[in-house]
Parts: sequence; structure tokens; C-alpha cells
Amino acid sequence: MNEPSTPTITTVRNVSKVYQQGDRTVAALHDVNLSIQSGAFVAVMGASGSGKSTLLHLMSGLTQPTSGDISVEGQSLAALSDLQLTRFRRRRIGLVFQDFNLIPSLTARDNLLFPIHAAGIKQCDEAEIDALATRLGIQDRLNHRPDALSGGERQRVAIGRSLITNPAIVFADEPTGSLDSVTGQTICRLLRELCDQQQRTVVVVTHEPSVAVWADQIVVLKDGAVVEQFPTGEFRDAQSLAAHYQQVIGAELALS
Ligand SMILES: Nc1ncnc2c1ncn2[C@@H]1O[C@H](COP(=O)(O)OP(=O)(O)OP(=O)(O)O)[C@@H](O)[C@H]1O
Repeated sequence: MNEPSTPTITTVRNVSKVYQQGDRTVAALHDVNLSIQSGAFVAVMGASGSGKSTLLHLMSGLTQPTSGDISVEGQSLAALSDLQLTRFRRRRIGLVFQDFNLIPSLTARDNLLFPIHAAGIKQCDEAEIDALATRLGIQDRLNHRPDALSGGERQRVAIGRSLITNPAIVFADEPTGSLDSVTGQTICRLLRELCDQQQRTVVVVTHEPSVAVWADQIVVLKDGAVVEQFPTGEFRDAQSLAAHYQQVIGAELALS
């Protein structure tokens, strides 16, 4: 009997992105095609300037491609008006940033709830908020402002904020980039648990093999193109993954 296939949550079709800077153009992505399966943990890797953040911003609807299309849950982002896109993003897409992007004047709890208010959702289930805070290990920190939280706690609040509207997919841009390595690993474990225990779909941009090794699937970008995709299953640890990644990048360098 055939296994039922996992549904695709995000599709990137023939996407290119060109930035215009005065009279200079920068071709950041060329003809990228990608499918993200529901419930997967995907890491996008690549050298600085390879187009990782550009791809993440496009997939999350923060910016528009120059050509091609992206769909989330079957909804083409290009088919939405600006207002519809903003509404769709607020409800269906979660975002986590390297520098947390919490509002300094709000408590952790109000930061957590911010997307609910922004999305115009009137009712919020207190028990669900408590369960989320407990899962994130910040239940005792909810009345504190960000400056009274550690980096790891701030990122946990930011992850909670990304999940509060129950989005289809969470995108995280270098989520451990501002954290020490031990705290970074606890954040990776948390993201992994969200996939394993809650069937969340998570896409992380990182250049660190120690982060990527937590994912199910690696997408390698080089000079704005996807040069390889591979499952992490065969790698025992971050070192063996790093060695393969270097091989991929090196092979590409040799070809170019
Ligand atoms: N707003 C912008 N205007 C002009 N060029 C840009 C803009 N954003 C990114 N770029 C350029 O596009 C290319 C890809 O940048 P991007 O930030 O996506 O790469 P990255 O892989 O995320 O890099 P890093 O790991 O250093 O964050 C780079 O050449 C960058 O300089």
C-alpha cells in the first residue's frame, strides 16, 4: 500500500529577485524552485550573500519576487492585494528574527499577544496562552519587559509570538545568531520539538551546521541558486554535516 504523501505547505516556483540600488542592480535569486512539506523542519544554508534572507523574506510575503510565484497553503501570495497579503501574513505566517524584535515597552505577555491584537482577533484562550508559555519555559517571565529577560528567554517569547496565531508555517532568520552556543542549542531543541510534538512547519536560515543538523532537510544556496537539497538523516552530528556541506560548496566552486 502506498503511504499517503505529505502535503506541501509552501511552493516556490521559478522565483527570481533583483534589487535596484541607484543605477546598480543586484540579482539576489535566480529561478529558485522549492517545496516545503507540512510538518518539516528545513534549514536554508549558504555563504554570506548567497540569498538566504532574501528567500526567507519572499516566502514569508515580506517582499515580492521580481518574477515567479510563491504559494502558502495553496494561496498564491502574488494574487493578494497589499491589504489581503498583510492579513494573510499576520494569521498564517510566523516570523522569528535574529535580534528578537520584541517591543521594549511591552511585557513578555503583551509581546506574545501582539499578533493576536494586530490580526484583529478579539478572543484569546487564556488556557492556550498558559500552555504555550509553559511549553516555551517562560511562564514565570510573562510580566517582565524584554530588558529584564535573558537572550534565550527573549527568543522564546519571540517564538511564542510567532506561534500565537497558530500559523501554517514559521520562518526564522538566524534565530540563534545573537545567542551563546548553549542557549542556541536549547532554541534549536525547542524548534525541533515544535515539529515533532505539534506538527509545526519550520524553516530556519542559518550558516551554522550546529543549527542545521536539527533540521530534517537542508537546502543549500549559492550565488542566489539552490545548488543542493539533502536530508540530514545520514549525518550523525554537526561535524559530518559540515563536512558534506563544505563538499557541496567546494564542488560548486570547482565547477564555477
Ligand atoms: N535591500 C537590498 N537592496 C540591495 N541589495 C540587497 C538588498 N538585500 C540584499 N541585497 C543583496 O542581495 C544579495 C543576497 O543578500 P541576502 O541578505 O539575501 O543574503 P544572505 O545569504 O542572507 O546573507 P547573510 O548570510 O550575510 O545574511 C547580496 O548581494 C546582498 O547584498
